[in-house]
Amino acid sequence: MRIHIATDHAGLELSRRLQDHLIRAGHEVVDHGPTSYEPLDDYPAFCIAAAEAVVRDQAAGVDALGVVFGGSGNGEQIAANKVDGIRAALVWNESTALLARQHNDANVISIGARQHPEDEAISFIDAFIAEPFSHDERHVRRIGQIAAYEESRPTDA
Ligand SMILES: O=C(CO)[C@H](O)[C@H](O)COP(=O)(O)O
Repeated sequence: MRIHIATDHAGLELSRRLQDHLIRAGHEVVDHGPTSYEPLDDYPAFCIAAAEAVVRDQAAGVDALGVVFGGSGNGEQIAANKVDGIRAALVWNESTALLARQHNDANVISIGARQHPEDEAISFIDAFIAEPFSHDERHVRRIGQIAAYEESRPTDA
């Protein structure tokens, strides 16, 4: 699978370790930054770039997911969810990782890198990537309602 990754200074160490881990597991990793440690860098542009790439890939039929993380994962989730077509879930244990895929068909996982030991954060990401969407009718219906809202919004002219 192709995995788009983005973080900020708070997640850079985890990002490096995660990228090695995912590549060793056979995934194709696309790093949307940052590439070096800058304590005053800002997560939105990195996370939005990753989220846009996930939408682009999925629209083209490419098997792709996104992983964004920072200190808490909150802002990274918010930024990713501004991109139409993104369903980014803030994950904080194995259950929320699995439910994000089973119930929400989340295409981006957000994690607080300062909230978990690295091994734990990586285990949540592994669980998220491996878990399929259930395709249960009620979940399809609810996701469809979110998409319908997105599509009903007036576009900026
Ligand atoms: O998690 C984040 C946003 O939700 C950021 O990583 C966090 O706010 C960065 O904090 P600081 O600039 O104090 O290192």
